[in-house]
Amino acid sequence: MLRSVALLRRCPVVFISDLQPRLLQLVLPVTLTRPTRAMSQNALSVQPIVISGPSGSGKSTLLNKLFAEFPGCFAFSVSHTTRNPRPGEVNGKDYHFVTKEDFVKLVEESGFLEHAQFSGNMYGTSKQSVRDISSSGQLCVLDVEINGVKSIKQSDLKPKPRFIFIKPPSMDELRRRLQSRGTETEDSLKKRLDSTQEAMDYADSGAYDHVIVNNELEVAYEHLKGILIADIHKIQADKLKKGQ
Ligand SMILES: Nc1ncnc2c1ncn2[C@@H]1O[C@H](COP(=O)(O)OP(=O)(O)OP(=O)(O)O)[C@@H](O)[C@H]1O
Repeated sequence: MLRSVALLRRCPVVFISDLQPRLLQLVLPVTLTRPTRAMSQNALSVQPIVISGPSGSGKSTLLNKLFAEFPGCFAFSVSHTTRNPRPGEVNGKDYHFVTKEDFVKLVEESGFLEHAQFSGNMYGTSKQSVRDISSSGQLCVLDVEINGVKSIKQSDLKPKPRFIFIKPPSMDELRRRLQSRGTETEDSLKKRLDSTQEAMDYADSGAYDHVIVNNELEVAYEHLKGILIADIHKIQADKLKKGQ
């Protein structure tokens, strides 16, 4: 019986149409109304969002506005790293601090959505850390650069994330914003601008579900909010139900 129920879930049309009416009565309530394992584990099934865009395009600015307007609805996943904790950093909150051996083991087990090496240390986003946020009833936000986007696209993450690209209005404006942010040296500014064209070309190839041009901040923000508003309402309703 259990086997046939499982088969029915995979190809209901073929099997249901072949069933006798009496058998249908017995089977349908089980197959169509009982939640699947995935549904019961995470009744609130919202898609994680992957935000990407050139450095200085305004990702943090837009996300900060979103987090401020909808507190408790969004969360970044906690990354893994092999670097040592800095004073004040908390394991499991700022990062999952792991040994190189443990990191490599997780890579071999395909546990990462994306991972990369920076100045001798490894960093990665595990699939589990994204699931942890989804099952806590929040929408997981992944702010990643182009290679991260490509890796996540190849992964089997469920539910499939939505990919959003934040596009600067022009290269000149991007340079101006990065300069006025006051965080860059001439050298780091050049590096950031150099990598911009590749990111823009990738976006132009249709890699993203949504492209938001961040010219007027309020307009760009409304665009982002419009994309996410149905999920925000779902999350808020779920919180209300749980009395949070
Ligand atoms: N629409 C906008 N109009 C004018 N300035 C903006 C706008 N959006 C963002 N900025 C400014 O541009 C600068 C870069 O924005 P922000 O730091 O959010 O970019 P980012 O994409 O998060 O960059 P990075 O990837 O380097 O962290 C900031 O100083 C921010 O205040």
